Amino acid sequence: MSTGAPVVVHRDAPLLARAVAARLVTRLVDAQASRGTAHVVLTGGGIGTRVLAELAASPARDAVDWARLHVWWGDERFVPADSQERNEVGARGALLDHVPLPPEHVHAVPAADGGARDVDEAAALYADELARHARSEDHAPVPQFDVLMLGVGPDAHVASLFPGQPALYEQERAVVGVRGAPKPPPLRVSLTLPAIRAAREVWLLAAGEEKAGAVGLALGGAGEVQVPAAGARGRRTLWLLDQAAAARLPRDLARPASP
Ligand SMILES: O=C(O)[C@H](O)[C@@H](O)[C@H](O)[C@H](O)COP(=O)(O)O
Repeated sequence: MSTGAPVVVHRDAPLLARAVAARLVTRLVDAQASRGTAHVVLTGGGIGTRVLAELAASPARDAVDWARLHVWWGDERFVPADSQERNEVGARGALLDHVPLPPEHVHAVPAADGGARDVDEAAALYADELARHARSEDHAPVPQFDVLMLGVGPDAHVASLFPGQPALYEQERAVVGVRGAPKPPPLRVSLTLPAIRAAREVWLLAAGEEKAGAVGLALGGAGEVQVPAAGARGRRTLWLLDQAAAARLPRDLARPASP
């Protein structure tokens, strides 16, 4: 059984990152044209950061009205604000510090030295911030995310939702504190599956052969508790892969981006 989500395969990781950056410009421009303000959710990880660097280097970035963009994160490591481990620090270096984004539109998860005593308080503060930007007509505790990007771990984790962990069972809250994450650092804050599912578009990004097993299982219809990526979907879901990450897909599932 497959999930039916479209899969696009690019030759390698650099091409994947460039193509996702181009796709992101298009989606943000379209969202701003139809709704005025756009909301994007960023991911940490190698490919997620590379997408931002490609966007920063692309002349097409001027097509985005940065003053009407809000930036969020799918997860964050609970470490000090200036730690290189923070997804926010990586995103600032790759893109956010190089574009005219209003500082109040960059919605970072509270850091370990930034007013939250622990991961639960950081999660609650982030949930409040999300709720402040939610539209009442959506009846959702989060803003209308136009694009929510997620890297996929070799164990099929997405955001900081790791296989078998309690956060995967969360049905009420939009954000949870995570303790004991198997990938360091152990303390994290993550959107939950219901919050991810409120997005208009969820893009799952994966490059490299070490992701092939996870991608194959997720797209083969595995359960979300053992394979969290299988539970990550939006109103529209798109898998954006390089050839190595797509190596264990059924042949009919992968649509090459170019001949
Ligand atoms: O906090 C984290 O650990 C990341 O946000 C994580 O979810 C990442 O996106 C994946 O592990 C894929 O990372 P790579 O693209 O580096 O493999």
